[in-house]
Amino acid sequence: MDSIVVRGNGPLSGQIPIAGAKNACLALMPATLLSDEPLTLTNAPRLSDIRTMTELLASLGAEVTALQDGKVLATSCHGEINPVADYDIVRKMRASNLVLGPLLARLGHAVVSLPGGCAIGARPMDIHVDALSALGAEIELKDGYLHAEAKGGLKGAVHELRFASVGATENFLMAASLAKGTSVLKNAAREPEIVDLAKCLRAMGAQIEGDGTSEIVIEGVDRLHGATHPVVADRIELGTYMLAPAICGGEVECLGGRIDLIESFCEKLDAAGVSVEQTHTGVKVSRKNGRIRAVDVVTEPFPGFPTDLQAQMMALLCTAEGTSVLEEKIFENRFMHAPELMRMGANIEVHGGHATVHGVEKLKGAPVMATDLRASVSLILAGLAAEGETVVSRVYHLDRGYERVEEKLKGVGAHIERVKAS
Ligand SMILES: CC(=O)N[C@H]1[C@@H](OP(=O)(O)OP(=O)(O)OC[C@H]2O[C@@H](n3ccc(=O)[nH]c3=O)[C@H](O)[C@@H]2O)O[C@H](CO)[C@@H](O)[C@@H]1O
Ligand SMILES: C=C(OP(=O)(O)O)C(=O)O
Repeated sequence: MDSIVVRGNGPLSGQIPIAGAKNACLALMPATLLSDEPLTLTNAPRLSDIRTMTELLASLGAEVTALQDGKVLATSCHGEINPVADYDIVRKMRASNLVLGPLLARLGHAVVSLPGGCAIGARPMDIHVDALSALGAEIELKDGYLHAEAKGGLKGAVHELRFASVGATENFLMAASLAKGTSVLKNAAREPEIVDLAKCLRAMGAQIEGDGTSEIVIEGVDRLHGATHPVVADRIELGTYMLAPAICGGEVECLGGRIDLIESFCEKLDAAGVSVEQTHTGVKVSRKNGRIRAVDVVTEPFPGFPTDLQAQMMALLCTAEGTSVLEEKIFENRFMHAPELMRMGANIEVHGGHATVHGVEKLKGAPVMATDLRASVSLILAGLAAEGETVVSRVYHLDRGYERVEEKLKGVGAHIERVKAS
């Protein structure tokens, strides 16, 4: 397994290009199952999760061809469709569950393996099941698989999610786009990735209004056609790289970044003593004079502070002046980076869903282990702030969500190398 070696850094300077959003692209790719015409996605990120979704869609009978070095995905699904999403692929990635809604809508039935729990929490599927059942599907769990059937096709319905789940909103949107009649989804998730999916579905001929708000109205249509859609910028990759100059000092511009995608995060950076500016080409970040100040953070659904930036924010706050409290409200087990950061000299106490971070003057490099995607990158950021060398092992998690991380950070002057497994 590869590892990443980081050495404590001085100020950074330069530009980092921000890729298309992993979490948008993983929802857009299954939309190809909704039409027999080609769907082309531009600005796609080059990540192992995208390759896993490609593998899953191929197993269902769709074709996904990576063009222009993987930045463009030409997808199509005009032949016979296999309704079974097998455990061997689904278990690799939670987002595999996003084929359930499209398969049901196109075929009227689907058999999709449960993704299983993952390191950050149990992540059940009950909200997805309730949402698709509201559209008339009968769904039963047998031998670890969800067996779903909509006799006579899906029918539009009014449904309220018990929690604004991102994935359940995406499955409902795709399924309701081909259902008969009107659907209204209340307490819908409002994340930018939902808005991006709705934009793409509209380009394919779907009738959707209200995406980006808590109530989405979908008028079902008989068929969807092909389209070309650019994947929205990755707000989590953006936030991650914005933290690099916040930690090391200097000034970095994240090209293609949009502040409006992460306003709550930018407010916390401002309070911590980091300047953030939207430019014509991206987002410019520099550290104001003096030490980073402690801030409290609560993770919440959009537009709140994103859970996917909590670990990286903790890395910044480890060396802040004062005590910060981070409350994780989305996933029950998302502080696994804390003990690893403590190996580097951080002073953190975790009690249930709260982590109290007492800022220390300096972190010290150490061997640490990546436990999940965002935890991995938080250890790299902490390594940039530490004295000496940090070796982050198990970085395959990182490759799920960050393309060319070493190259991008090296480009602004960071001391970082990948050591390939022999
Ligand atoms: C591929 C993708 O887009 N992943 C993102 C998506 O995950 P994902 O779509 O899985 O996240 P959800 O919004 O569904 O999950 C939020 C919370 O709801 C719970 N839940 C969810 C569904 C369900 O049926 N039952 C249930 O209890 C989950 O366990 C979790 O505690 O949104 C999360 C929250 O912003 C992000 O952290 C993930 O990076
Ligand atoms: C939790 C994440 O992804 P996934 O939902 O694919 O596990 C993430 O992107 O931080």
